[in-house]
Amino acid sequence: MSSNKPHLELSSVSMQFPVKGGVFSALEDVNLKVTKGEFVSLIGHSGCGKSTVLNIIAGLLQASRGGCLLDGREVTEPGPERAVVFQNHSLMPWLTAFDNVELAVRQVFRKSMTKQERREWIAHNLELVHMGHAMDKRPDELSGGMRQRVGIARALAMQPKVLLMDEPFGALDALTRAHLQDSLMEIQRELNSTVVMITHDVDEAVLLSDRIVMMSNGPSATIGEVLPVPLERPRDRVALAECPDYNHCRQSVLRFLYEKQQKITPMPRQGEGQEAASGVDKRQKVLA
Ligand SMILES: Nc1ncnc2c1ncn2[C@@H]1O[C@H](COP(=O)(O)OP(=O)(O)OP(=O)(O)O)[C@@H](O)[C@H]1O
Repeated sequence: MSSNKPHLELSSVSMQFPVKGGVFSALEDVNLKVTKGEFVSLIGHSGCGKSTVLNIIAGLLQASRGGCLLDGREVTEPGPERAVVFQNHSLMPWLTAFDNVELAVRQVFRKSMTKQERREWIAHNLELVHMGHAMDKRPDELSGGMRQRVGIARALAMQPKVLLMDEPFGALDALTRAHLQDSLMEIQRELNSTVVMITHDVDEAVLLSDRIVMMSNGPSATIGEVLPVPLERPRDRVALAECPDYNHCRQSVLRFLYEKQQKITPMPRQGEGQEAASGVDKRQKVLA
């Protein structure tokens, strides 16, 4: 369970990207505090800036204004204390599952663990995601869900302070996705991990999160609303389907996304093609 101590903090974060003929304001004044052990989801329409927020926390992008603090220290570059799991597994295709995890483990624990300790630690993390039986297989010998499990094992094996997940289950079929969501809830409960996860899936957000951070549409996107999810853990997806609190949370997110923040797409000028539609065009239409 989470404590009240601030752990990860985004303060007054703005992000501007240089584009042809000027700058594009992707984020404006994003403020967020995440406590240790908390599971936070970021949700919002495509292009609103979720990955930009995650990349700033990961240290892959530097905010134009404001910044990110982890345990009071400013994040200025990527580091193993902030492991990222992407939508596509990003495993080395020529290495086995074991060796893929080993690569990350060696980077972090080369000095503090013996070779034998590292072997046991790698096996333990692969067991956590139920991949102990396939440690010696290469990515092309694994299913999509199994590859994603290895990616999660690799991230967990680095013992990160924060686990950052960018639509980790987005490319998986519904059943595999459900199995992995259950595994993630189990692991998070066991390790008390702090997780920031991007998702487009409202049910996934409600099932997994302690809080759901809903982002407004860009340009100059920011946090629109933050919804606490007051559901007891462990959570059971079947039982939750009939739970009034679960359905209330679902409806709040759906209302935000489809009533308060309808998806807007730029409207091309008369006589111009698709390329005229830029994210900074003021004339926009709301999709019905
Ligand atoms: N390097 C860049 N240069 C210019 N514009 C960028 C750059 N990176 C992102 N953007 C713009 O910033 C906005 C936010 O992008 P971002 O990828 O963070 O959105 P997102 O919410 O993660 O989208 P999706 O859900 O589709 O993955 C978009 O309008 C995007 O076009």
